[in-house]
Amino acid sequence: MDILCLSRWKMGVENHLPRALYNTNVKGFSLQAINFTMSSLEERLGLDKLPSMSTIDRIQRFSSGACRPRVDNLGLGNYWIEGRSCSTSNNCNEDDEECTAETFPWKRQTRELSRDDSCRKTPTKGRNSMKFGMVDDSFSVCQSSLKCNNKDMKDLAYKFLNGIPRFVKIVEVGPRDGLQNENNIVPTAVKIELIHRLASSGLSVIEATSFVSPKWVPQMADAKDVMQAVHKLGGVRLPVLTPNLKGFDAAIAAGAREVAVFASASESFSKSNINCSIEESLARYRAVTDVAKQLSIPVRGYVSCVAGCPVEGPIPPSKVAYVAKELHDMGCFEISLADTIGVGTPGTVVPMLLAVMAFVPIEKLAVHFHDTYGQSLPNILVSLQMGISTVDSSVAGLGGCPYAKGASGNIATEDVVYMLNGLGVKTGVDLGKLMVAGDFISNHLGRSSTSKTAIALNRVTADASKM
Ligand SMILES: CC(C)(COP(=O)([O-])OP(=O)([O-])OC[C@H]1O[C@@H](n2cnc3c(N)ncnc32)[C@H](O)[C@@H]1OP(=O)([O-])[O-])[C@@H](O)C(=O)NCCC(=O)NCCSC(=O)C[C@@](C)(O)CC(=O)[O-]
Repeated sequence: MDILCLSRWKMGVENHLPRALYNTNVKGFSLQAINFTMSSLEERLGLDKLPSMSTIDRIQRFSSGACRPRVDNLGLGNYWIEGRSCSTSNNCNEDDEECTAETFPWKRQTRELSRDDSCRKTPTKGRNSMKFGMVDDSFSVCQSSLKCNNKDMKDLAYKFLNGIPRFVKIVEVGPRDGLQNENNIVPTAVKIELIHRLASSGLSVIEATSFVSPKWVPQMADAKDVMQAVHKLGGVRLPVLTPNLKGFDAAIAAGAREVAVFASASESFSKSNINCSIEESLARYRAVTDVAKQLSIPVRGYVSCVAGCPVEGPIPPSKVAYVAKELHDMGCFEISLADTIGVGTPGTVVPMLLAVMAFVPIEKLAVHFHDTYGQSLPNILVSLQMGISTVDSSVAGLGGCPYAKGASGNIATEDVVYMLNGLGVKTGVDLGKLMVAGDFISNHLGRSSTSKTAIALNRVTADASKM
């Protein structure tokens, strides 16, 4: 990254950090954290191979000592920001002013809101619009009682909404991540029906299954049957997990046309999940991506434990950046950053994303949050504000990793769609049909959905039917 590009990166990121973060002075944060961790990890992780660590050093000058986080707390949600007393008059905000005129390289993906647009009227969607979280005129920030011509109000709306993409691609991981952790084997026919229902809700990417060792994950032992039954579904991409060439070959033979490899930013988790070190896994994945390239099969890459590991605790952003960069360099078209145990908060997710964005273009990044601490939606929101436009989620909030004890399911797709509807962001997903798919699998599993949206809307419907 050259200096000009770096400067644009810094300006752009700052422009896209929400005002709330400036006010808590997160802005100077990560760069010191990144630098700190880089030096201690460079040798062991081969970070000397990264493009110019001095880049990170240069970024550090933007970091204000008064505003940095405590590095020792980075990663497990208990993230106290030093210098909270930093007020609007401190140098963080001076930098903010200085940066607002700069062009953000990834901005073309975002809504390019003009200051006047920020108060535009959102089209009314009819009687059900609020029911499904849509922005409704009566609740719009532009309602007359809030004085649409008030400049401060417009500026505020602009600052919060400007970075958010107009369209978000949702990667539905329920049939794989959602079901892999179930104690009772879910019948193949139920998995197939679930995939059909999800596809009919408008989801364009559904992770269908995984070609892993059935000894390690018995729930996915029917991967071949599932894939053979759904691979001809039209209008939807159906990636599958492949931990090695054996899995890749089996997936292709069963009709898969897109695969995903899954590495970890935590050495301990890599060992417990796929029985090898980070470096060994990357070597395996290079073999997979090499063959995939020859067959024109797109490969997605996951990085697990981006905010914390069940064994190692906080994971430094530099480690995440390293693994993400390696996956990107070997040809993964998209890198999904996974908070496997759901410990991240916006305070830790932003520094992690900044570290990764220094090496992987933002349009190639996705976020994947487990909702253990209820932080997924705020984490997704800040990710969107930083320009990310691909979000993984799981219908009915199913899920958890068999090798990350205590981790809860992914953020529910229904909740993500509800929030995005409310932000006026398009997803192509019909929330009503999605809820039908969620009800279907929840009924089969004999338990309630963990989606707050599904619970609330089902209650509203039930109450309405009594009237
Ligand atoms: C990677 C291995 C295979 C290494 O497992 P290993 O035991 O080291 O492998 P091995 O090469 O020694 O082989 C052992 C046996 O597995 C077989 N084998 C070997 N490979 C395959 C394969 N692809 N498909 C089917 N069978 C396979 C192989 O043939 C052999 O069979 P045996 O001779 O004993 O009968 C194993 O550790 C494994 O399958 N791990 C997968 C674990 C897993 O699926 N975890 C959950 C998904 S990751 C996740 O959830 C995180 C994510 C993506 O959602 C993001 C996040 O939230 O963090």
